[in-house]
Amino acid sequence: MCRDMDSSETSRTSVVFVHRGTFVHSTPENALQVMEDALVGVDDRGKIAFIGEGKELQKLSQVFGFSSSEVAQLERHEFFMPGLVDTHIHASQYSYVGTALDMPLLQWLNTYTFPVEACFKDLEFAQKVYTKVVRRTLRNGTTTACYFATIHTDASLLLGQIANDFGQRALVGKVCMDRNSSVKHYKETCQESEDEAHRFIKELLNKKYPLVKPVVTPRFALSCSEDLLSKLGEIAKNNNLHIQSHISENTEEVTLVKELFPDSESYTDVYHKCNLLTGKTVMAHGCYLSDNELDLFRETGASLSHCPNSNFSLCSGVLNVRNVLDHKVKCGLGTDVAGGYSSSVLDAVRKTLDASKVLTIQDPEHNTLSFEEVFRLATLGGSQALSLDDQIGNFEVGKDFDALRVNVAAPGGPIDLIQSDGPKILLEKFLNLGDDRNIVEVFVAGRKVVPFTDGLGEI
Ligand SMILES: O=c1[nH]c(=O)c2nc[nH]c2[nH]1
Ligand SMILES: [Zn+2]
Repeated sequence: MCRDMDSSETSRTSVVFVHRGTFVHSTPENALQVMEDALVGVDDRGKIAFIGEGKELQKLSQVFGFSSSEVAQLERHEFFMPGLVDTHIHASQYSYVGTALDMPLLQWLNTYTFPVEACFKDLEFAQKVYTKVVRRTLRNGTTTACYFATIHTDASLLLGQIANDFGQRALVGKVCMDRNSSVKHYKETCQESEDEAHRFIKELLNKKYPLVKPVVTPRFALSCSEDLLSKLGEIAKNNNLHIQSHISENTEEVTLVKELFPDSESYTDVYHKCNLLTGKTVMAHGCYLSDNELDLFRETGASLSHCPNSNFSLCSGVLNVRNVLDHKVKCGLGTDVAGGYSSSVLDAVRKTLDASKVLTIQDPEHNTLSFEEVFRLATLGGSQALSLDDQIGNFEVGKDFDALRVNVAAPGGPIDLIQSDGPKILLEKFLNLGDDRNIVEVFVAGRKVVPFTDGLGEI
């Protein structure tokens, strides 16, 4: 069952490496597909050139022009899986990750977040924090990250440069906000925000980074005037850009949005009226969205980023992901650093399963998510949420090779294997127990980005 490119494609590209062993991934139809003794070839553009079976080695080596001695064989407890997609992470908040989780959202923003984000005017500080967050997330297996930066254009551009330098696929957002009554110096006027959003987009696109794109980023409805929201909707539309923001995270926020936008039917309608809900929109949280609002998400093609660590840590709420999926709304996972205290998507996988089980405890009729379904959310689901599923998310011929080489039995790692387990059990163990010690190599668009080669050493 060899799948490969048609002959016109193959004549233009050459295969630069081939891996043989177990590959696991998701498809829209199958939450978990295991391919044992698979052969996967990657071409010089970093794209998957073919996927075949070990027994097809001879034929594939002739068609694609490689010798069998060039095939890298995975070890017994190793497998390849698609790279993890973090659909919502605040790069700037990495400076205080793991702390300051003792208040609800709005107080948390005023007390901790805004004062820290204001420091990113200082490019040296920005360089330090952004280098650490890109390295750490790559080390954790995040091949694609959708970042919030801060309101500072130059520091946000620096984040784009750092992601490019380390080879991470990234959507980078310069935060836009013209309302902030608590930390008065951490906001822009509507005009400044619009002008700087334009400058950010233009300068980032001019860099022509192959894997880094700008994302239009109104912080959330409470931080933006209607005027600014509309301007940002227009900018996104005119430039066909991604959009990210927050929605319906906490009850106090939802009440205030109702008061501030009395002419809107719902929180979702606030964004919809300003053309901010499109097929390239990802909204974080959505814990309190009504079924009608979820319908509007589906109709517009907008997606949700589920951030369970943050939802638990700030006592915000519990998103019913099953209901989101039943409404056919695209959904991925987000760490939401630093409302979430972990920068690892593996943690988001575990907290997603916990959140689903909490809902089952409350209502035994609730259809609990399986680990296979959550694996799909962390990979293919994330790529769909970011509208990148034509390029990444699973192992399909023609997609970029974004992948993790996982060794479940890595020496010094956190997993003890007692009996000989099949690939499905190995994946389950990795998702529940594994960490970066099990992630032996990370590839983005065919380039090996972990282990690092920047001379700064491992982390
Ligand atoms: O979890 C969150 N983190 C933030 O920084 C933020 N801003 C608005 N709403 C938010 N929610
Ligand atoms: Zn957030």
